[in-house]
Amino acid sequence: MMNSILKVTNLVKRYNGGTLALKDINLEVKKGEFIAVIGPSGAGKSTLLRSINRLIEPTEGSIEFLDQRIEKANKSELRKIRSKMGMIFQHYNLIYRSSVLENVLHGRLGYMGSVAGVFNRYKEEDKQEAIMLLEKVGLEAEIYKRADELSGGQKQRVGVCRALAQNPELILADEPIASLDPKSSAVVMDAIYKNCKEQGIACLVNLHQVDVAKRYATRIVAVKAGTIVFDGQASELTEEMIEYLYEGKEQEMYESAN
Ligand SMILES: Nc1ncnc2c1ncn2[C@@H]1O[C@H](COP(=O)(O)OP(=O)(O)OP(=O)(O)O)[C@@H](O)[C@H]1O
Repeated sequence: MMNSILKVTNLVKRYNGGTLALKDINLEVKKGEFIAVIGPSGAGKSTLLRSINRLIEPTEGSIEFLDQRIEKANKSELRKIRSKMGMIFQHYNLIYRSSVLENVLHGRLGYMGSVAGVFNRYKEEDKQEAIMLLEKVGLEAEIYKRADELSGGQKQRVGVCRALAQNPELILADEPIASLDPKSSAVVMDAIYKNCKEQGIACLVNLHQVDVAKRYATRIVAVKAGTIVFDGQASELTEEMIEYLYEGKEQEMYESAN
C-alpha cells in the first residue's frame, strides 16, 4: 500500500431485496487524491461511498484504510477508523437546534472520551480551530446562529467544516451539491477542494454533473450498473464514454437531480 490510504478489493453489495448494487469494485486511493465519482442515478455511487465507512454493510470484499481492515472492524475499532474519515451528506445532516459552532465541534467527538463527549466539554483549542474553519468558508457572522437559520449553501459549508474538524485523511462527500443552486454549489465545491488540497486530505466526491467533476477532479471514476467503467484522468474522459455512461439518462448530466 505504498502511498495508498484506501484500497477496496472485490467489493460486492447485494441489498436484502436482491438488488446487486455493486458488482466487483476495485479502487485504490492515494494520499491527497481528489476523485470524483460520476454515473447515472442508481449506478451505485452512494452505495460505494457508504460501504467504505460501513454506513452500509458490504456483502463481500475487503476495504483497507490506513492498514486497517474496515470490513472486519468491531464497533470500537470502527469508531476510531471513522474519526479519520469525514463525511459530507447531500442533506447536510446537521443538528438543527444546535449552533453552527456546536455542529462543527461534533466533528471532534470521535477524539473525545465518552463522558466529555456527552457533556460537550470541548477543548478551547478545538473551539478556536472550529472558528478558524468557519471563518475560512465565509461563515464568521454565522458562528453562534442556530443551524436551522442558515441557507442550504451555508448549511453545507457547516457540513464541510464539521468533516474538516475531524482532521481526516479521507473525506467522503455523497452528492454534496445535489440540493444546491449553481452559485452555492461552486462555493461549497471550492471549500471542499481548497481545504483538501491544503491539508493533503484525499476526497471521494459523488457528483451528478460531469462538468463539475471535470472542473475539480484530476481523477474520475465512472460507475454504471454497479461496475467501474472508467477510472482515469479527467482529460481522458471522452465524449463517447460519457454518452455510454448516461445512455438513456442524458438529462441527468447537467441538472442537479433529486
Ligand atoms: N436500502 C436499499 N435497499 C435496497 N436497494 C437499494 C437501497 N439503496 C439503494 N438501493 C439500490 O441500489 C442501486 C444503487 O443505488 P445507489 O443509491 O447507490 O445509486 P446512486 O448511483 O448513488 O444513485 P443516485 O445518484 O440516484 O443517488 C439502485 O438500484 C438502488 O435502487
